[in-house]
Amino acid sequence: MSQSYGNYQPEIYLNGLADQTPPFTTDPTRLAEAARERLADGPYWYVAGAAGSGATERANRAAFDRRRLVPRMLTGATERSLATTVLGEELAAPVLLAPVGVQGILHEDGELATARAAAGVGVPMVLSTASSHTIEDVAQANGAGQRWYQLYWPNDDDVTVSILDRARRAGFTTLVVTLDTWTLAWRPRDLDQSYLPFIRGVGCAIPFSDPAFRAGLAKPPEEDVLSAVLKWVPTFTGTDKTWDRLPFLRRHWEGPIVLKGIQHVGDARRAAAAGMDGIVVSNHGGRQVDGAVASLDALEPIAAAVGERLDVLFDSGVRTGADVLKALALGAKAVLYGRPYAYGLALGGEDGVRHVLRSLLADLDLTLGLSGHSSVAEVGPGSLSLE
Ligand SMILES: Cc1cc2nc3c(=O)[nH]c(=O)nc-3n(C[C@H](O)[C@H](O)[C@H](O)COP(=O)(O)O)c2cc1C
Ligand SMILES: O=C(O)C(=O)c1ccccc1
Repeated sequence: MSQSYGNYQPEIYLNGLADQTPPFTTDPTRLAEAARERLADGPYWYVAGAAGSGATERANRAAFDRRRLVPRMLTGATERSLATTVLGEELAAPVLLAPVGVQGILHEDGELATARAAAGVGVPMVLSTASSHTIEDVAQANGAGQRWYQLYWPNDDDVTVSILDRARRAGFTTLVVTLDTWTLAWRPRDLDQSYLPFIRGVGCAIPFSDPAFRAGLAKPPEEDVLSAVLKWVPTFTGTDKTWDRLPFLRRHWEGPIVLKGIQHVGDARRAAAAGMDGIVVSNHGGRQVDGAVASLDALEPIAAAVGERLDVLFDSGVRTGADVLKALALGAKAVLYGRPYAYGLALGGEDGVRHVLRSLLADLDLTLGLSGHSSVAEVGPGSLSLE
């Protein structure tokens, strides 16, 4: 699809988005502020918070700030395309919506709103296993849109197989297996408020609607939520997993498989050796290991080591079009967009997600062109070099 997202620009001026309710902003760095005014402390800090002191969350941003694009002139980049191919799938832009769990705490429509907005804009969504809505309902809301499924890999193989089968039947193409969150990290904001959304069953729609999971319960979740949650939560993130278990996923998933949460070159090589199709270089937005390397700093050596063998995706700290270009320049094929769209969801449901996503794509399109590039394929190490 060739579409100039920069065309959204006059619309932004004409509509005076600042006057609209809810209070949208086109400045991604101010979205958190706007959402802060809307949300109760629990949900707000669940999204905005990080692990420990927040050192890695800050490092993610600092790593973007240290790098600078070097624009080129008179290249004829007035006609542009953001289109790209990732894991054999055509994408309208090198952007996907990152898996974000428990969206029901941000807006009553939760993942359904996100699914509609993503399909409308033409960007794939990655649905979290910790969704507030079922796989089937999200697929329906997403319609003809592109959707990937993020697996928190349960300890129970029957449940895993059942969930994978549901995702396949519901039209999810790529499987994203998150490795960095086999338990939640030390997150002071949540701990201080005793805030853990799924403790009341929020974010458990997928297991609660799953026949294999329900078969193992003494009473259905509708009758005894707490027991169901206490059975699910300690095991759904895959506390029993090691590298030798990956062939199991290959046997039960026909499409591409991507490992999310890779930060070490050795692990990236291991993913390639295990026959994985892709990785997401990510530190989970600084929500897991406080003091972990900035995700953008990990990207360059990882992409250099394995970029020829598998598709390297990236997340953690992407906020602007320039950030997307920097990640592409350092070897990413596409990025996952996280917290900003969650704030958009909190501020305006489907409209909020659409606004945030279209703003990012418009910014990306304009910044790509003004940097002298007509397509994302042209973005590379040279985009950051003075010579
Ligand atoms: C509120 C919230 C919930 C998240 N839930 C999940 C999840 O269920 N599964 C997952 O793989 N990643 C999850 N993530 C991590 C994101 O997919 C992504 O790695 C991260 O948000 C990137 O950092 P950024 O938001 O600072 O750009 C979550 C992130 C946030 C902020
Ligand atoms: O909060 C998170 O970062 C996350 O990944 C998660 C984990 C379990 C349930 C919901 C979200």
